Amino acid sequence: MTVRLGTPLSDSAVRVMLLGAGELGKEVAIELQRLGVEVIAVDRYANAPAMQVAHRSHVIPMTDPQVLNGVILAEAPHIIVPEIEAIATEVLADIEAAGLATVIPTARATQLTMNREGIRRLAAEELGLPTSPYAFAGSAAELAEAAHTIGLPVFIKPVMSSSGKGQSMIDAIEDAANAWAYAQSGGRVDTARVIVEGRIDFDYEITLLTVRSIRDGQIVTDFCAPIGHRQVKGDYVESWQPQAMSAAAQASAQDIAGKVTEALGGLGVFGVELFVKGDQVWFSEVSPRPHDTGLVTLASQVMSEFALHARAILGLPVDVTLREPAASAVIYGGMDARGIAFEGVAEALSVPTADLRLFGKPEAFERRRMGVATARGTDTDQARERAREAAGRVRPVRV
Ligand SMILES: Nc1ncnc2c1ncn2[C@@H]1O[C@H](COP(=O)(O)OP(=O)(O)OP(=O)(O)O)[C@@H](O)[C@H]1O
Ligand SMILES: NCC(=O)N[C@@H]1O[C@H](COP(=O)([O-])[O-])[C@@H](O)[C@H]1O
Ligand SMILES: [Mg+2]
Repeated sequence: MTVRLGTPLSDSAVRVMLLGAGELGKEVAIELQRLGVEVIAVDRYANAPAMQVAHRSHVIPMTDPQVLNGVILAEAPHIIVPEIEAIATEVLADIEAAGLATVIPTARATQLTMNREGIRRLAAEELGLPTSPYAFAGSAAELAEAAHTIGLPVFIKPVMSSSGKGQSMIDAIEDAANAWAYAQSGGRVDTARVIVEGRIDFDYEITLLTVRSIRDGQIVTDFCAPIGHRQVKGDYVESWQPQAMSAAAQASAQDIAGKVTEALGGLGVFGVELFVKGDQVWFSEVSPRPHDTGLVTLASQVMSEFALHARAILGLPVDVTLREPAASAVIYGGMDARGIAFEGVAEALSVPTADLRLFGKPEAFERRRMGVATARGTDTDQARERAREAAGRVRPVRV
């Protein structure tokens, strides 16, 4: 199949609809725009980051099947790119089955990964990949029982959530009720169900960006260099690339990522999250799309994960070459306020090799990611120091 790109806003346009228009979608939108793709951004709130660079946008509750279906039919995109988990994915399955659009990577993959139960059962029970011990619970009592069976400490996460929302770790059974209540308040969708996971005592954790693209008419899988990252309260605060790994651990990581992405199918970037201890590797979860920790690739790779995603979903070849060690550090809102300003930007950008992305989210929250600093270095230690320094110099302020 030959790929043909067109002219936006004309009959020849290739139209891509982003379902979710956050910071990751914004970078994908920019890459698509560079290739003359017509971009339609959709999210639950107005002026979301990707909406600010898209040709058009729609503000809808994306978990409402009828509303979502209506927007897709009205816009008739060629390609639909889910950017967030909280979507009425059954609609995507119908659209795909009717041959109305290509869903990235596939409708089934978005269904399996939007719910921790779907992807965990696929990985552990069907593919036989190593994971933490786990159970699912639908009440505080079931949670306590699961924690008892698995053995403390355990992580509790809403089955539909991301960026650590509603996630907690308990090391006493008495805390089960609190963990249950916290999970109910923090999920992106009310499902009243949680996964309970035994803790993996890892040395470090990585995201293995895995790209499925078409080269010479064949679907091929490429692995980016591993990305190391540090998480606080289930949310990433810094990442770096490459993460040093033993040859055996790297081979095992690629084996796991290859299997899980093959099972999900389709085209595009996947962020495969893995825990590593010595030569041992556990599968944690996978995003069927660019990953937040992969923001580092804006500085480290020849093609960022966003450029890789844009190219791969259009059926174009990709290049996953690492250019230089680099790191990213998150800038949080640090307050609850609308229309905040940022000071210290010049100081931040005077850190050698530093760069910034300020996402333009209309409303800040204390722990909402509002921007990121990246930096390169002779090694990841230097890059991390620079990225942290640059991020720390940016001061969100109320106006
Ligand atoms: N079973 C576990 N053992 C040890 N650490 C864990 C476990 N589960 C989660 N964590 C820690 O919490 C972090 C966040 O967990 P997880 O990735 O499941 O949450 P998330 O809400 O999906 O986050 P994101 O959407 O940002 O990927 C992990 O990266 C890891 O640091
Ligand atoms: N770990 C998943 C992740 O980082 N997703 C990114 O965060 C946005 C939501 O941010 P918000 O919660 O601040 O609106 C999503 O739209 C996506 O870009
Ligand atoms: Mg994760």
